[in-house]
Amino acid sequence: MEQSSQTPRPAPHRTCPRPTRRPRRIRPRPAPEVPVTPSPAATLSAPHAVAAATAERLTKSYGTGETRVVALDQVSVRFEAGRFTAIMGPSGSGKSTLMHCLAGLDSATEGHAWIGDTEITSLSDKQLTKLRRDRVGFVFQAFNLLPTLTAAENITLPMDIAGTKPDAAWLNQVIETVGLSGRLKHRPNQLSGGQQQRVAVARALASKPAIIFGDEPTGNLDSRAGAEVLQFLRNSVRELGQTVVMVTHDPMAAAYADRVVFLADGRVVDEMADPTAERVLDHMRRFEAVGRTS
Ligand SMILES: Nc1ncnc2c1ncn2[C@@H]1O[C@H](COP(=O)(O)OP(=O)(O)OP(=O)(O)O)[C@@H](O)[C@H]1O
Repeated sequence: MEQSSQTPRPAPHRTCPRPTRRPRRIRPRPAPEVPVTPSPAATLSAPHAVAAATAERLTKSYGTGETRVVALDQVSVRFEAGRFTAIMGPSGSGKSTLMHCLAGLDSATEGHAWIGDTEITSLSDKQLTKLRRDRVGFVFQAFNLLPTLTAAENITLPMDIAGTKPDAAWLNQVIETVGLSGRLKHRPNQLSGGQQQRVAVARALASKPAIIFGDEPTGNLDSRAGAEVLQFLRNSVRELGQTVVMVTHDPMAAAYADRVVFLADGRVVDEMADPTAERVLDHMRRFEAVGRTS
């Protein structure tokens, strides 16, 4: 590397005393202290990273008395901005409930959830609707595209409904990233399942949301189409700086993520950084073995 020819600038010489300033009032930021007790989630997360979504002692129960089911039991976890996280765990462990409570699709019984710095557990229904529209993208197992609209129209539909204009440069970048440039005029029935899900991914990305939640986004796809969609989600994180949180049962899908958070019985029980399919599978096998013996 070339050395700079510039000489270092000397420190400014003060000739007069510094004027006395009123001390600046530092307003406490209502940022969540998460997790309150150090958990595996805290130890693997970069300490300085910005959280795109946070849960603090989030509890969700259904029913009362003998029929009460605790779907989430004091879950504290943070999802950093610009990262791809998979949520895994056995059926009924609370994956979808956690995602729904974090995305403002369902309300928690106790505890707190944030999208960025906004505490969503204290918002009204109207405020939640606006937050979901403006700051959250969703990709579900079913593609949920409107059959009468073209791919391009489906992608911009949420923004058209909201009356906002898409950022053209961003939209082009999204469409290129998900590889849809040649398919924009096609209607859903003229597209393969994988292409339809890529339209759904582009639709989720179009408004530059703070975070995208995916609930088994490749659950309805064959392995090749699933791999394509996962690669596009991966690219959206790497190339567009998006944040993605995805619920999956599939170790191959989880391997596309930067981190896997494992749930069991409504609690975060472990996590893994830089997962590979083999390590995730191994972890699941060991976990099942422990579950059988306990
Ligand atoms: N609306 C509801 N009413 C009653 N119980 C519910 C409701 N929704 C979820 N549950 C229960 O909460 C628990 C967690 O459910 P959740 O759907 O979050 O699990 P999951 O890990 O996503 O499961 P799966 O992998 O099978 O989709 C389960 O015991 C489930 O039966």
